[in-house]
Amino acid sequence: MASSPYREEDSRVPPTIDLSTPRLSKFKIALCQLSVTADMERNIRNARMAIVDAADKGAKLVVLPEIWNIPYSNENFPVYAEDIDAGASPSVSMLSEVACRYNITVIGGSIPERSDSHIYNTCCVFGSDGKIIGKHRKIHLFDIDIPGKITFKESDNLTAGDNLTVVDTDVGRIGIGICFDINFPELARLYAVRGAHLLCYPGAFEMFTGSLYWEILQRTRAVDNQLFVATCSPARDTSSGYVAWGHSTLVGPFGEVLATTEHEEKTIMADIDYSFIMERRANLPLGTQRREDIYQLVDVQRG
Ligand SMILES: NC(=O)CCC(=O)C(=O)O
Repeated sequence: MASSPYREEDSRVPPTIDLSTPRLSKFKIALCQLSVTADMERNIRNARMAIVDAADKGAKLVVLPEIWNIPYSNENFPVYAEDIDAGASPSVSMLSEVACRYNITVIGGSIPERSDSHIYNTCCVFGSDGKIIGKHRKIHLFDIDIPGKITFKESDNLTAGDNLTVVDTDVGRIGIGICFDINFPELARLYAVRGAHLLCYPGAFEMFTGSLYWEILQRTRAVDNQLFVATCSPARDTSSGYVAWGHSTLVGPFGEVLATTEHEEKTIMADIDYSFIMERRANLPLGTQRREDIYQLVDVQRG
């Protein structure tokens, strides 16, 4: 009989998920694919209306896009960056108020954040009491140069964050990435190992890479880690300097697209049931089949 490649002392437990901790393990999610204009106050009002509408329709988790309060551009980041820690952000105040009033969890997309002499691309997570319970500064800045297609360098104006962000909310343990962060499977894997049920990526993928692999990346992150993945993009504005692909999507733990849309402004509502994670991991136990005797991923910040 061939000997098993697994040794008793190996600790290749699957990334465990705990269905008893979240207040809700079955709930409605809303992905608000918003139009973004040059008028920041209008964008804040519009986002609030979309969130209220989603909450009225039963959403317990609402996700906004990357850079939803101003058009995404290197010129705009320093002009409109808000100091979140000083409590001087109208965008954050609105999100906090609406999360509390409607008793919902909000993944607040991202906004340019000023902190000391730095500007970050930052996503705040709001608990149902309106408090900020997580803050993710985009870890991987989007620097791309495909001549004739797209050239963009976030690092001209933005500073990269240094921390992984996994947040325990009423609607589960959620790992946060922002757009380009989705290109890095290691980040998603570490979130899964830390017990995330859902990965949320506010994103504004551009047209060329968006058409090629925005959906592939979402489905791959979900399949690799056997969990839910949600993305939320701004609506497409072809008159803007940076044109977003759109196609906000919810993917299930077998890589199945559960809900998606095209590129217009729209809120996608869908159901999440975390028991599917357990079912899929029982069907196909990638966790115990993993060969950590020949490869391993190190969570540097945890040791
Ligand atoms: N805003 C972004 O990070 C865009 C990422 C993107 O388009 C990609 O190809 O990656």
